[in-house]
Amino acid sequence: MVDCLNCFPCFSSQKSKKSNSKREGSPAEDNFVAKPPDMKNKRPEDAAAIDPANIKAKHYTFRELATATKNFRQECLLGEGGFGRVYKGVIPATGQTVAVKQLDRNGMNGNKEFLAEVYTLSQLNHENIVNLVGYCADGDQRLLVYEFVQGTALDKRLLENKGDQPPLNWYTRMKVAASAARGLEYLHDNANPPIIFKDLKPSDILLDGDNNAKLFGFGLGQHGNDMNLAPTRVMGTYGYSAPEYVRTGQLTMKSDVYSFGVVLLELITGRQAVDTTRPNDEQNLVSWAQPIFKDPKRFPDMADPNLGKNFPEKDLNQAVAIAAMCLQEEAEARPLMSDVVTALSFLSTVPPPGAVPIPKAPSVASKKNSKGKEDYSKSESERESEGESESERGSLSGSDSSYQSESSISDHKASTKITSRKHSSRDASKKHSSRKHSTKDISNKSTKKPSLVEKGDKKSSELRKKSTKKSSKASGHKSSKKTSLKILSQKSSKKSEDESIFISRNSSSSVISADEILEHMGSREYGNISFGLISSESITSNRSED
Ligand SMILES: Nc1ncnc2c1ncn2[C@@H]1O[C@H](COP(=O)(O)OP(=O)(O)OP(=O)(O)O)[C@@H](O)[C@H]1O
Repeated sequence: MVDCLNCFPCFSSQKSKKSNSKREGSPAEDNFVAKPPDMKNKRPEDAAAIDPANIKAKHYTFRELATATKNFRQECLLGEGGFGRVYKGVIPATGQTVAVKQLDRNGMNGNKEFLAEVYTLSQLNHENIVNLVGYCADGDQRLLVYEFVQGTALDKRLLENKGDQPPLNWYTRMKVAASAARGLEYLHDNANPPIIFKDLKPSDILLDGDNNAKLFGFGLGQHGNDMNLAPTRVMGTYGYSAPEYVRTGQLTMKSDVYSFGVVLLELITGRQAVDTTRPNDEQNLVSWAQPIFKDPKRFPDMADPNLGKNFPEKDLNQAVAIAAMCLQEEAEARPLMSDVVTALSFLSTVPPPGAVPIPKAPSVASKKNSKGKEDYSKSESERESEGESESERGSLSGSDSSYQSESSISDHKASTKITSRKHSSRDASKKHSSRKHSTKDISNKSTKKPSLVEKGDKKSSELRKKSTKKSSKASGHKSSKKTSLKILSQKSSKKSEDESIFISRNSSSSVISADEILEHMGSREYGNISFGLISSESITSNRSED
């Protein structure tokens, strides 16, 4: 287990100003003193040792930020969160537009802890998080300066859409999910020490003009600078917090995976995590969804009516399956964000314009696997007998033309379909390079060597390039040539490279299929849900092929 970033201990704000007032924190929870977080990845820099000269983010004077925000004028106010107000500003010297968060002064303890957190946050840089660009620690003023994101928060776009924009289409929703997952994965796998978002919800996800998600609001919220200090209060948001966090106050990366699962479910269903306007048994989204997870025939009923059935049913089944895995009661049984990213990257790939429409795939039948667990997937032979190919993944439950029109009313213009696929490939390559980073990080803790990963990555990226060019020709065509993409297993940090799991995939596909990822997740025995498609023999034979 990793520790979390005990951020901004100097601010004991209780996030009380949050407008939706959905905070958990019953008196019982308030009194709860959680177990101390694991100390394994103790913050490398002691707060006392932070030299402002080592902080990458720029130091601004209060005067500079006051000028930038027109003296924190109301017209510049972007919003108010639990830790203070956020203003839009323009840095006079550079003309850069920024978002300035003026932290509440309640409970401020001092400068060192603030600088330590700024130091950690300023090391981060990723396209799917809102990056910190500067800070101010003048007198008793503490301000954080972020890149400004022109766009809308996901809660507003998805759940409070006033009808002035068309509803988000299926692929855009998957793109939002995949990019948010990438941001979270970055915080988990690349930040040092790993950062637990703690309280992910749609209002923490900003969508830029291309509907790329950017996470913000992390790095704030726990008391106690010393990692030995326990969080004193559960501060999650009702409907999004993992059950173990509510019970014990213990935060892990798996609590983030749970919150992400709720967000994914919101994207699929268009329902809010908590909606008191619905009948009693539908007010809590996860409680409403849990029984449906066990009955895949009902998955299509979960889809947001605003989607108008314009989604590939198979993709919907897979997206629901991913959400179900993220939402498992047992934290250990939830997948890693890196696996979620891989699966969602596939689902967010818009099929090429020439893709042949394939008749609606039959619903996935529920069955029990060998362990007597629910198995939502079809066996390989079933799939083959149904003639499924990689290209079918992109087919919609309706006709191709319905996809076209759906796409054209949406923020995806027709011409962006191919670009989007390219983007996806590019994202996937980035993903792989970031995976390399992860591997490197992991290798510090284990005997893992990166060579085979790199080999696999090279192969995959060549294949992706070929497949992008050939995508329209390749649809429906199955190559017998197999390659392998190595997915770092959850246990890989403990195992040697030879024991890592390889998953076979068709060389004509540009990315590994979500089924395969689900299978991979299932192969790791993620809790009560199994999505087995590939036999253990096929995994073994592909290991030997490589
Ligand atoms: N970098 C940014 N670019 C553009 N808008 C931003 C940026 N950061 C924050 N905002 C806007 O400011 C509002 C307030 O942000 P803040 O982080 O304080 O709120 P929050 O996430 O709603 O609260 P909290 O996470 O503390 O409960 C957000 O709803 C968002 O619309």
